[in-house]
Amino acid sequence: MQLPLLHKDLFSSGLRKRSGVLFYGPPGTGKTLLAKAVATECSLNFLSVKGPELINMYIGESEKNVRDIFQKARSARPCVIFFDELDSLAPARGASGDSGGVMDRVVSQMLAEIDGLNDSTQDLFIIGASNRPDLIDPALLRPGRFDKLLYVGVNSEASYRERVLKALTRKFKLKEDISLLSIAKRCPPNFTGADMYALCADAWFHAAKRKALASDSDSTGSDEMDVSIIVEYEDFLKVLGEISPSLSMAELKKYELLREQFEGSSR
Ligand SMILES: Nc1ncnc2c1ncn2[C@@H]1O[C@H](COP(=O)(O)OP(=O)(O)OP(=O)(O)O)[C@@H](O)[C@H]1O
Repeated sequence: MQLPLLHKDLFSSGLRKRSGVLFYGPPGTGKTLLAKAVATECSLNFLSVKGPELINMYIGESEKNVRDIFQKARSARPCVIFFDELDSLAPARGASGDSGGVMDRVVSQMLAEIDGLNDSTQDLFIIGASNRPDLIDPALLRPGRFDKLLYVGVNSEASYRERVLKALTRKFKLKEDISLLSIAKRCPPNFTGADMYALCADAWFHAAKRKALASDSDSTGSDEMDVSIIVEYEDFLKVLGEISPSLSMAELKKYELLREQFEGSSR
C-alpha cells in the first residue's frame, strides 16, 4: 500500500495496479487492530464495515449498501475500506442457501466495485478480515482482489507476549519491581491478543478494588487520599488463575490447519 502512495508516478502505468489484503485467523488476534495500524501508518482514512451490517432483507438494498460504501470511500480518499467478517458478506456463490439469491448478488456487486477500483485512483485500498477464509467466494481471492492472504494468529513466545503486555499496560502505574516477562511466561500457549487485553483490564480492576477496600477501612480520617492505582504482580497472578483462554487448543489447531491449506495453495 505504501509504495503506490509514495510513488504515484511509477505505479500509474503497468498491468495490475493494486491488490487487496485479507487477514485471516482466529478471533481476537488483532486483525482489526492491524488494519487500523496500516491505515494510520499510511495516513489513510479508515472506513470499517462489518459484513452482516450490509445485508438487508429488502430486494436490491444489500447491493445498494455495497455500492454506497465504495462511494463513501471514494469521497473520503485516501482511504482504506476494512471489510470485517468478509465470509458473511461474500460466501461462495450458490452455497449460501438464501432463497432470493441475495448473497450471490452481493458478491457480484463486490466484484464489480473492486474491479472498478483498478481503473480509477491509486489511493483507495481494501483490507478484509475473516475467521473462515475457506467460506469466501474464491472469485474474491483472485489477483487484483483480496489476493494477499496474511495469517494473523497466536504467538506464544514469551518475548512477544511481553511486548504486547508492555503496550497494553502503557497507561498503567505498575509496581516498580514487576516483571512483565515473567507474567508473559505464565500465559497459556493459546492466549490470544484479546485474552491478553482481558488479563490487563482485569488486573487493573483487581488493583482498583484492592485500593477501594483499603481506603474504606482507612480510619485515619485524612482528607488527603492517594487515588493512584498501582497494579502489582499478584493482581496479574490472581487474574491468570481465574480466566481461561477464549480459544481451545483444538480450535487453534484447526486454524493452523487452515493456514497450511491456504499457504500450501501458493497464494
Ligand atoms: N497483538 C495484539 N496486541 C495488543 N492488543 C491486542 C492484540 N491482538 C488483540 N488485541 C486486543 O484485543 C482486542 C480485539 O482484537 P481485534 O478486534 O483486533 O481482533 P480480531 O482478530 O479482529 O477479532 P475478530 O475476528 O473477533 O474480529 C483489540 O482491541 C486489542 O485490545
